[in-house]
Amino acid sequence: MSDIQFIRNLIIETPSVPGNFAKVAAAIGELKGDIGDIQTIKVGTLSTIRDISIQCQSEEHLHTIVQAINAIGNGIHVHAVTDDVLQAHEGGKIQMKSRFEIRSLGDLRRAYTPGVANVCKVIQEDPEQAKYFTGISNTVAIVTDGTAILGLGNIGPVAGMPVMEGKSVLFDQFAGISGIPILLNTSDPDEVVATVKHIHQSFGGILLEDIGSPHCFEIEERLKAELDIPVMHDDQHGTAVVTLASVLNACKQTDVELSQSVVGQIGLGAAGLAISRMLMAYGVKEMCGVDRNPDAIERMKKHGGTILNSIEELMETCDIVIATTGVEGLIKPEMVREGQIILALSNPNAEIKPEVALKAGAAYAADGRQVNNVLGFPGIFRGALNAQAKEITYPMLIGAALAIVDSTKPGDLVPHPLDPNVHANVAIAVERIANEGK
Ligand SMILES: NC(=O)c1ccc[n+]([C@@H]2O[C@H](COP(=O)([O-])OP(=O)(O)OC[C@H]3O[C@@H](n4cnc5c(N)ncnc54)[C@H](O)[C@@H]3O)[C@@H](O)[C@H]2O)c1
Ligand SMILES: O=C(O)C[C@H](O)C(=O)O
Ligand SMILES: [Mg+2]
Repeated sequence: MSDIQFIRNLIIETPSVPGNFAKVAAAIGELKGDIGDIQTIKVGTLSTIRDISIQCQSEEHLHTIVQAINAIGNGIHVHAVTDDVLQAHEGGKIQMKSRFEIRSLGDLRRAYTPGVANVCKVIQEDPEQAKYFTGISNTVAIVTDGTAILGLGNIGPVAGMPVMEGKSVLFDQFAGISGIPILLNTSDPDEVVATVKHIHQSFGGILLEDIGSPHCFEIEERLKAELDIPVMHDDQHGTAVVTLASVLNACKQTDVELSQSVVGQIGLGAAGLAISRMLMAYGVKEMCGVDRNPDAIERMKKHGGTILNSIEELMETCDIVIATTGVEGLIKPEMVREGQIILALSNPNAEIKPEVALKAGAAYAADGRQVNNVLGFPGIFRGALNAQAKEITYPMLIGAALAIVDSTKPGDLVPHPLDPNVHANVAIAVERIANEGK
């Protein structure tokens, strides 16, 4: 049995009589299958065929749902189970496309040789011109060594490629940036730094993604110091930005004063330490943490956080709890304190499901699907590239978080990632702060 929630599509035939689809939906709902998109493939005189996407918890769960639908009878029948997500990945999600169409010999001479030689000479004489006559300044490398792919762990860079392609899709659609995945078969900081330094001239910025701790800290620090283009480890700072925004919004809605609250962070790896640091920088006075790794604990202490003895103690002590351990179900419902704000951010499965946390008494609860760094990194890089910033600074990150807060509709915890305003607002804020800092 897989413990990862997964999506499957059911191709279902029902007699073309009103009410039959309702029976199918009820059967799925009773078994707690989560219906997504519904597409009608064929409406015939006798029968209708629909393609229904459902999210299930396991193979067994899916099998039970299929059996329940087939048991309705009356000609209702599941024809096939398909994996729409896998199909969507056939051939990969991204490709390099030309922005210039070659329709004539003249076009060929403009785009390529002999015309291109003059552009090369222009750049040779003044390297700054590369910003205008190449795509470099709009291209970001998405660099991973595959050691902390989502919460799946060290599955290697190639297995992590679907995530990197996903980040590239988001860069393109939310910020108009070309994101190029770079898969590294080394995690050694010296080798990673040297490799990225050798290739960095192809890019306007470097997004480090799903690089595990502790090596992610040294890699990011060194690259930031040695390169004069923006470098950001998404799992640290992208996550911290979105978490700060979510915490501010949750506090607003529950009348909790952040500066007076005790905040607890479970898991002090890449995401958890950066979240703790950002909340302390924002004014949280009591920032507590737990981790099973003694080195992670030392790092938290070094940055001014308080270490608690156990998850139980943290859950008892803290008004606001954030978790980034990668461990599904780590927070048990009985640990939840009445009125707590709980952000369990591990993907693909949270430390506690929001509905379980709410039922156990939490005032506010969300998971990593909602509170996700997709709300941050596209706009952060758009703003940094627009400003031709040489680095991404803390004030730029805090500005991004406040822009997310300002873009949130009343009653929501964070904006919807498909709301184009949020990415534009983050970009504007980051660009403005970058320009002010020059
Ligand atoms: N929602 C988002 O936008 C977002 C962004 C980044 C990371 N994440 C999620 O956060 C999780 C961690 O990512 P990361 O990059 O920080 O990984 P990481 O490996 O750097 O950090 C995980 C930390 O959790 C600790 N930990 C693991 N099990 C624990 C336990 N039982 N008790 C206490 N501590 C424990 C580890 O010792 C480690 O320090 C992943 O599941 C990832 O999907 C979510
Ligand atoms: O990729 C995501 O969905 C968020 C984040 O970067 C993660 O590693 O979980
Ligand atoms: Mg990540």
